[in-house]
Amino acid sequence: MDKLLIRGGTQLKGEINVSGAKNAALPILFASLLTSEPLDLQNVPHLNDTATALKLLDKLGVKSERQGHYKVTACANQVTGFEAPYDLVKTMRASILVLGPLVARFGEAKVSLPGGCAIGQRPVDQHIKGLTALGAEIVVEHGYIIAKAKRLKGAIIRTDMVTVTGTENLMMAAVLAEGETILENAAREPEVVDLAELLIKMGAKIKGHGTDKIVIQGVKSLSGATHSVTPDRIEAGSFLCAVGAAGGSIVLRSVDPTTLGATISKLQEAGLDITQGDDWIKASMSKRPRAVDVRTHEYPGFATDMQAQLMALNTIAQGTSVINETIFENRFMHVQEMIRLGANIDIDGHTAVVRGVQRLSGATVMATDLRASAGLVIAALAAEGETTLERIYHLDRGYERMEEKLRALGANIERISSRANQ
Ligand SMILES: CC(=O)N[C@H]1[C@@H](OP(=O)(O)OP(=O)(O)OC[C@H]2O[C@@H](n3ccc(=O)[nH]c3=O)[C@H](O)[C@@H]2O)O[C@H](CO)[C@@H](O)[C@@H]1O
Ligand SMILES: C=C(OP(=O)(O)O)C(=O)O
Repeated sequence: MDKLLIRGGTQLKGEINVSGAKNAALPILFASLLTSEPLDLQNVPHLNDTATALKLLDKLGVKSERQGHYKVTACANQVTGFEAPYDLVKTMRASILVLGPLVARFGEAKVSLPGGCAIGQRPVDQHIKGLTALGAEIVVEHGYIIAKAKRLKGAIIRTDMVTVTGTENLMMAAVLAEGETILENAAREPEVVDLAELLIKMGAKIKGHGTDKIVIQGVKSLSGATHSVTPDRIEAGSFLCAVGAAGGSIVLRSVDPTTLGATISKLQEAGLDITQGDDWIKASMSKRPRAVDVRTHEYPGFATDMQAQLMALNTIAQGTSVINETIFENRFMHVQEMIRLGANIDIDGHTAVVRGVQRLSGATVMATDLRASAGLVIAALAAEGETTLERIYHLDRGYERMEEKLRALGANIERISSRANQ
């Protein structure tokens, strides 16, 4: 298994491009199942998760091709399978997003239940509840969700909580349903909006995306389209936390600052000097950060996917911060590892109290999930001495060439490939 070796204490300086958003690229790739015509997609990040999505699509008979670095064409004109097997769903939960499109277009789908994961239980009951309301007959047996339907029928669906992939799955199902669907309590995340914009280009009739009430008039069929995936606000936010913790001055290009409001505001509170244009952000930090309290929330609140990275900044801040995780019940797995680097953190249920220390010191730590890994990289960049980060396959799921981008900013970081040791 690959590892990262990070020698901390170097300030970051320079410019990098932000990649396309993982959490937008995944539903958008699966939207290819909704039409027999090709989707031409740009700004699709090279990640293990996007590779898994293409593998799953291939298993279903969708032909795809990467052209150049970021362009993917996917064509579902000969779909031959309707099953997302356990081995793929367990490596990537977003595989559940084939459920809506398959039932809507082919009237049939069999998708493995994802099961729990490091950050929480993460059930998919709302996806099932919504599809049932649209008229699908669903049974859950032998670890699989098996759904069948003739043509789905529009309905009013109010999810019990705000769910991002739940909203996406139901929106993809409703675009081909007969009549009107109203999704209440819908997720407002920019990735949901990006998917809706692609679907509209394909001929879907959607209004209200970006609000908590999405109204969809079903159509009989959808066509191909060309679309560029929205920039990754979580990758951008992670690099902003990195410069906040390590110090220095960086410019992020190909980014959408309007999607980063809550993160930018917290980082300014921590002392970063941030300026922005239409598609760039400049961030500088020349002092020790100030501790900032944060409570994770659905968009436009502070993203749970940024919690570990902001915690890394708080570990070396002046003062004490209180971090409340409200979305996932077990998203503090990085705390024990940050403590190994010298952080002073106490957890009580969903709350972490971080007492800022003057310095962290490098150690061997283990990544436990995607954003925990990013948080540990940031803490290691700020630490004195050498940190080895193990199990970085989590990081490779969702960050494109993170170590290369950090090296371009002057960080002392290298990948130790397990292949080199064989
Ligand atoms: C691929 C993708 O886009 N992943 C993102 C998506 O995950 P994902 O879409 O899986 O997360 P949800 O928004 O669905 O989860 C929000 C909360 O609702 C609960 N829930 C959700 C669905 C359901 O049927 N039943 C239920 O109880 C979850 O356990 C969680 O506590 O949104 C999360 C919250 O912003 C992010 O952390 C993930 O990065
Ligand atoms: C939790 C995340 O992803 P996923 O929903 O794919 O597990 C994430 O992107 O931080």
